[in-house]
Amino acid sequence: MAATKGLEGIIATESSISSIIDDQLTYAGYNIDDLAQNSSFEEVIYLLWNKQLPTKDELDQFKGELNREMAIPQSVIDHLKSYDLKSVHPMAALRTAVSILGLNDEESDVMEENANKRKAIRIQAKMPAVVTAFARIRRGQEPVQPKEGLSFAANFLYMLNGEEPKDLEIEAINKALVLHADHELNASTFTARVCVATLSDIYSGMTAAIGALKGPLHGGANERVMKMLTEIGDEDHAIDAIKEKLENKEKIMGMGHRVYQSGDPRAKHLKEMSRELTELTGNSKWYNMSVKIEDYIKEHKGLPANVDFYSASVYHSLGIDHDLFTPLFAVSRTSGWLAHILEQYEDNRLIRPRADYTGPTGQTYTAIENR
Ligand SMILES: CC(=O)SCCNC(=O)CCNC(=O)[C@H](O)C(C)(C)COP(=O)(O)OP(=O)(O)OC[C@H]1O[C@@H](n2cnc3c(N)ncnc32)[C@H](O)[C@@H]1OP(=O)(O)O
Ligand SMILES: O=C([O-])CC(=O)C(=O)O
Repeated sequence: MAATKGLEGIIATESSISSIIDDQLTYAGYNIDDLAQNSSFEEVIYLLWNKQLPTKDELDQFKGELNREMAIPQSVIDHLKSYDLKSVHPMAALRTAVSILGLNDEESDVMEENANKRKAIRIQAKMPAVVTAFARIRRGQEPVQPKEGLSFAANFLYMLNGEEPKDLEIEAINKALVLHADHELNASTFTARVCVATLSDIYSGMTAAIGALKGPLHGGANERVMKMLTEIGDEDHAIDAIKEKLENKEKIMGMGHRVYQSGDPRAKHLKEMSRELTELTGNSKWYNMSVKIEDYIKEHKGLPANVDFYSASVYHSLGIDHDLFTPLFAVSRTSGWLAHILEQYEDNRLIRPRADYTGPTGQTYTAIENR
């Protein structure tokens, strides 16, 4: 049997969480454009986990449940303080911290459906506190406790900066969280499903997914986009720098996608946000440079910008450290990972494909002293 490299085009599961059809992304049937325009991230988490939008009462109750579970145990904070965070990537710290959360959860290995739903709320709620605790400890500051009454997006910024964010900042983070929440069978989600399909626990699925998202061909691309923009430095050098990269067969981060042909429907929202925020901070050059690169790659390589491309200048404009871009992606994508993990448990079968063996055959064993 012939292998399909990278499993391109292979249908590996059924799912009713999100779909990409004709370059349109929907969460449980709702178009991403409507959700980005109108919904809170909490509403989207509820949608992904329940396949229906909440009523006002259901949403209030759900927000309350998330709010109550946001603080992280002291053991995670002590752990983060115990090593030199300057030399640690926050995605590596997040991967380990989520594993420690599992050690603190007495239901960690309880595989019953309601226990799994309770763990999903605990994990989702605690992700911002882990990422922001890391960021603050690295800056020599104490972690800030979540504030009751603030939205998920506002709490992320509040715990990061220690002060209540402005409405525009909350709006931007909320929209980014909505846009990154789920994306069918992307690499990290598939990783999570493969892991829990062995009937391993949710925390194992989460740490596996975080590891997959960290890579530069996936979620790690957003940090690399900003690195590229910073290295290029100004608009006038953008095209020459991109030409040189292409000549050297380097990939342009934030460009291209396995599934989308005409374009990633999330990118236009982030592009508009990038335009607004860079203008507001007096640093339009990041937006202008990004547009030049996008246009050039589209014209010369036929590749569209993906979700990671404009999120870079959005997060930069919000003052977020560049290596926190992917952890912020993980905070959002946790909602999708958990939805897929719960869906996998509902109708599980071990995921075990085959490999097309290309190595030698019929070898004769030689004793070690004769080799
Ligand atoms: C949230 C997300 O995960 S979105 C994706 C984030 N990742 C990135 O932005 C990294 C840059 N992009 C890429 O590496 C790719 O486009 C991927 C990984 C997203 C998709 O990859 P695949 O579908 O496997 O395409 P593949 O890597 O095989 O590329 C196909 C061709 O397009 C080229 N290509 C694809 N993306 C790029 C790019 N960003 N820059 C330059 N060339 C590219 C490849 O070099 C290859 O050319 P070739 O056939 O001449 O060798
Ligand atoms: O679907 C993919 O391959 C990658 C992606 O855009 C995402 O995970 O959001």
